[in-house]
Amino acid sequence: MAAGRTLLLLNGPNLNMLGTRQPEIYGAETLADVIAGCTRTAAEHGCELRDFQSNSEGALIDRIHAARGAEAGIVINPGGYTHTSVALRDALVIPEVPVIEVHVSNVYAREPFRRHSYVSSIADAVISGMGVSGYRYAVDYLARLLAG
Ligand SMILES: O=C1C[C@@](O)(C(=O)O)C[C@@H](O)[C@@H]1O
Repeated sequence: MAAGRTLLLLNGPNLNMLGTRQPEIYGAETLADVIAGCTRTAAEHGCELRDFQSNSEGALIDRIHAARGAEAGIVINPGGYTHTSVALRDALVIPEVPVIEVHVSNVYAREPFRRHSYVSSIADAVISGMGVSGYRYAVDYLARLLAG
C-alpha cells in the first residue's frame, strides 16, 4: 500500500502489559486487542496499520526515524516517556507527518507529574481518558485527516 494510506501505531514502555497492568486504570483489553481494533478501523478507511511497541526509548526513536517517507501519520501512546523525553519529542517532528497523542487514562486527573507532556505541543490532537477506545478514535481521526 502507498505510504499515503499507511498509518503507524506506536506504544511506549509498559503498554505491552495492557490488560494485566493496573486494570482499574487501563482496563482489561490487551495490546493485541487494541492493535486488532485499530487495524479494523484503519481498513474501514482503506488504510493499512503498522504497529510497534518498545520499552526502550532508543528503539522508539529509531522506529520514528524509519517512518519518514514510509508512513503517512502516527498515533502514539508514549507511556511514561510522555512526561520525560525531549528526545522522543524531537524525533516525532522528523517524519513531518501528523501525530496524534493518546493516553488510555485521563492524565490530568492523576498525579501532578502526569499533567505535563513533551509531546502535546507538537501533536495535531491529543486524546486522554477515553480508555483503549481512544486509540481507535485516534486512528479514525488520522485517516479522515489524511483523506482531506
Ligand atoms: O504508561 C503510561 C500510560 C499513559 O500514557 C496512558 O495511556 O494513560 C499515561 C502515562 O502517564 C503512563 O506513564
